[in-house]
Amino acid sequence: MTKLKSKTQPNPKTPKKEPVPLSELPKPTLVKPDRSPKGKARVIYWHRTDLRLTDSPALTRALDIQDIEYFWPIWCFDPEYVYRHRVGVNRWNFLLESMNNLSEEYTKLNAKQKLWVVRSRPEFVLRKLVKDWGVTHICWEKDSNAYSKISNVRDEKIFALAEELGIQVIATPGRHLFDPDEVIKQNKGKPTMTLHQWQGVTSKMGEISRPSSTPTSLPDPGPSELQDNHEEDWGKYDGVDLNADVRTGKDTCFDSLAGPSSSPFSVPTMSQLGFPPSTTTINGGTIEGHRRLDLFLSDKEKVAKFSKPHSEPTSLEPSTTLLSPYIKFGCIGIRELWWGCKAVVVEYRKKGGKGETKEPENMFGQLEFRDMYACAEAAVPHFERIRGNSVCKYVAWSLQNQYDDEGNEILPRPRDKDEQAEERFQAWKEGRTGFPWIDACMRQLKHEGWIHHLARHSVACFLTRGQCYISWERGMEVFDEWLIDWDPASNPGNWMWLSCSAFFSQYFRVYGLVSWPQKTDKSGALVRKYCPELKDFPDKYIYSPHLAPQGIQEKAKCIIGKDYPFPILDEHLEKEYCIARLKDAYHLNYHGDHEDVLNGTAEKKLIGIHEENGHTREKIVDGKEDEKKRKRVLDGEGAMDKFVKREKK
Ligand SMILES: Cc1cc2nc3c(=O)[nH]c(=O)nc-3n(C[C@H](O)[C@H](O)[C@H](O)COP(=O)(O)OP(=O)(O)OC[C@H]3O[C@@H](n4cnc5c(N)ncnc54)[C@H](O)[C@@H]3O)c2cc1C
Repeated sequence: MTKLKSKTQPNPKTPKKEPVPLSELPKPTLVKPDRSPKGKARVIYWHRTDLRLTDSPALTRALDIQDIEYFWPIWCFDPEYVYRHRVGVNRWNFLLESMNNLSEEYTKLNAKQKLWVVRSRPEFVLRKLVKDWGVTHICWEKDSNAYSKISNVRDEKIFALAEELGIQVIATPGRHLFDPDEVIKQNKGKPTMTLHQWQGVTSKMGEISRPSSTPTSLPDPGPSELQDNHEEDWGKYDGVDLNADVRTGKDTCFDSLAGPSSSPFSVPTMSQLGFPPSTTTINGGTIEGHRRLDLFLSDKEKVAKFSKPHSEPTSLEPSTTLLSPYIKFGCIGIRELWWGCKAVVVEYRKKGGKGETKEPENMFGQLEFRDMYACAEAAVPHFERIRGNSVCKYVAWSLQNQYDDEGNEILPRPRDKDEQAEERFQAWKEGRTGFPWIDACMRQLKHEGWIHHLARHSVACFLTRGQCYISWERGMEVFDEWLIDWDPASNPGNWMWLSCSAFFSQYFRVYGLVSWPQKTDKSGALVRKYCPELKDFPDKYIYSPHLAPQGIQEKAKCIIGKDYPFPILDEHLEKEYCIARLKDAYHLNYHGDHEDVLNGTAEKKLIGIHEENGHTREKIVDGKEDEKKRKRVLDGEGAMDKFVKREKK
């Protein structure tokens, strides 16, 4: 079984069939752009992370090309993405549903149209389509950083190939409020590390564009035959399969370039990809995305008074918009949401509405945060890891990525020598930490592919600086696999925020594992849903069942330590220990690009400082009076089954 790997670093130890360098590919018979008998344009529009027709500046621009003879909206089902990016079933399902929905939307505009799915790498597909269909133009929504991270295909590669093939490329930004490349340029090449900074730079860049118009008609597609449809090299992939343990069936998706002859160019199914059905209740698609958007915008007061910190992570129905999966896959346009909210707020004000919220907690602030992370990610090499990352503070976390002498990440990741940390990490991932709030959030995440922002805060804080002191790289990878809305900038960015590695530095502020969820729900509805073994506990113990007297456990038919785990650690003691070490790390103030981090000596140095300052587990526990507790923590047993406070019956 293959374990989780870095997305950007190929596994140096695993032989992998590298894509053939462009220079070594057989030269196709070049087709001149004016191959069309009438000198007209034959355009392919390459959908990637923009599965919509609305508010798409890139699609609008593509359709504005003069004298279009044929137009094919295409999707390259890229085996690099299917095999070399770790993705759970819920995200696969959402993607396929969104592709099917987009295809239907195209057919509504022109009965001959659909989303033409070609099952191969973009480089191969482009060559093939130029040769067989006489394509003269390729257009797409520009998002080079994010896209290259998920597929390993860099936009520059396609630009170079297009030049070689003599066709025209039109890449148009549209995924963010402002083009991250432009923002970085205005910010003198630097990343935006605070919202204030992002706002300062973009305030000089004019107004956010209005949503572009939705096409009302579409040119016909041209001929769609592909020669050598079964040519072996087109789609096959024989490297490591990072989704091996998600895939339960045989993958037949890449048997041919255009898919099964019964439904050529169709969207693959979950079973064609060898995946089992999804578990989520969140459905993909631009129609569903717009339904949710309209629903949100129809509640004027909710829009005007939206306040992220006051939303409820504990509620069974999402208390925020749940638009993130639709934004991630581009099922709705970001300007539709922005300007939709603006219009609502203006109307609310006009009608004398009160209590309007301000940035950053209102909806505009949320969308600006997303752009801020995108503008940081695009400017910072190795944003998704610690080593080499210039904005990430160095902390001697457990379970950090490991690198060989040449600086390549060692994959598959060897089991860490720190057994306790490994066990804590597995317990966190599997939702069996013995802290019901954390376990419910992690189980919801795996089942639904989405959890509330503040639930993400809770589990990320617990795993990293709050209690476990495990590298944010590990947590980020789990989110990467399970989140439907996974985003290559927002995910690492928020993990750095929560672990106080970048963007946020108040490491002494830690979420309580019992007190925090109690603020918004004393009855523990989310725990009762996702940890059903605890459902009959009284409210008083729902977030701390290990404190319940034996009689109550028996009545709830759940004996702690047998039917549900004891807490894996002492919340307050570990918090103290974490804060002490973070203080040292902040004092040392190394970042991921410091030479000691690069040459591997930083960890030893920082651990030496912890020892000098008495910031070791032994010393922290020494200060505690409870001898029994002291012994158990030092023995590294973690679980608090023997020393937890037990109330009398
Ligand atoms: C550890 C961690 C990892 C995260 N990983 C991701 C990720 O991979 N992809 C992702 O889209 N969001 C991520 N977030 C941010 C945030 O939790 C989600 O965007 C939000 O919960 C999505 O739910 P919503 O659509 O109901 O949000 P709403 O509150 O309704 O906000 C609307 C939109 O604003 C954007 N947004 C809001 N907050 C943030 C934020 N902090 N950072 C970036 N964008 C934001 C999202 O696009 C969101 O859909 C992460 C947060 C944490 C703490």
